[in-house]
Amino acid sequence: MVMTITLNPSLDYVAETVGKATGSVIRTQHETIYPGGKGINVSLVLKQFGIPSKALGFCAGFTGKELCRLLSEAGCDEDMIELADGFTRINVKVSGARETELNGSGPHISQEAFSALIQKLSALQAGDFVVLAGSVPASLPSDAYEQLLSVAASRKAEVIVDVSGALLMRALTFSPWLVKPNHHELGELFGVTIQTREEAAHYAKKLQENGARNVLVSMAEQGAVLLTENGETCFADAPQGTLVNSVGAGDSMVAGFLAGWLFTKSFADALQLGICTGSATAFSPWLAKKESVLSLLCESGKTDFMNKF
Ligand SMILES: Nc1ncnc2c1ncn2[C@@H]1O[C@H](COP(=O)(O)OP(=O)(O)OP(=O)(O)O)[C@@H](O)[C@H]1O
Ligand SMILES: O=P(O)(O)OC[C@@]1(O)O[C@H](CO)[C@@H](O)[C@@H]1O
Repeated sequence: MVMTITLNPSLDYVAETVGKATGSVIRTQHETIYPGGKGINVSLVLKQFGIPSKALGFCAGFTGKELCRLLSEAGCDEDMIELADGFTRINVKVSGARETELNGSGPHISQEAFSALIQKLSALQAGDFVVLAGSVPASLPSDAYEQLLSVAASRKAEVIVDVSGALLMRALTFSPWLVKPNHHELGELFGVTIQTREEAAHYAKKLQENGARNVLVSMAEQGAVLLTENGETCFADAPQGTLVNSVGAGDSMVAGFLAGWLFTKSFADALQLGICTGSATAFSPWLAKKESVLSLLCESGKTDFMNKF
């Protein structure tokens, strides 16, 4: 089983604009509402590969109802805890000359609701995968991720953590199966600016020394670096294309990496599928569709495992 946990899901209101406008009315050319939140995005992309997952988290109000409706429409299994008050946040993404994001703070989550989420993790079994991704709402205890990680570890589940800063460093003590910082986040952890893949590999090694089993550093159009628990360091180029939307590229990469691993049990294949899935999202209006990932895989020439999915 794959479980994804999104503590602060969203409806993503994505609007296309032209030009840059500050301090004035911005008129949009087009707008769409998508189910959002990092763990949810991972579930949606896994679904593209035919991999079922259960999306856990919290929802509230009319926006929460719409979120669950959209997930169900996408064929995505969810088990959201419905909160009595507030509403699921609406995150505004404005594309145009430059992407701008306005992420809401989200509803208040009570201790009771958080305990109910922890309770749901008891369904995990050894070898299951849990993806923990996205920000922690202010109403939750600061060690919320650690509490979830501790339950996942006690169930012997494999954990993927996609968070940044102190949350990431603290998560390392639970020996997560995979962490996926981007190179900016990795650099910030060590007070440096990372520009090359070699520098990324150097600092990724430090995350391994602190407990991470596998470290995937995404570097946008520069590709990615993977350090595996087998001691390998792999570099992968990103496919070339026109950037349309970078929101969710990292989540898509996580989903593609996990899908590749589940299909082949090969880190090299997982990396290749992860890269192509991240880039397919970057080149699409929103999250990648399977067909666009396959077409990038074909272009990369590394198609030997394509018949496995
Ligand atoms: N401009 C781009 N061209 C090609 N591929 C890209 C581009 N931007 C992102 N990607 C793909 O997506 C992957 C993840 O991108 P990135 O490093 O920006 O992750 P991220 O910062 O976690 O993303 P985000 O937070 O925007 O979802 C990259 O490794 C690459 O495969
Ligand atoms: O506010 P957070 O939890 O850090 O990020 C939330 C979010 O920006 O992440 C996803 C893209 O990665 C979007 O679907 C969503 O709106």
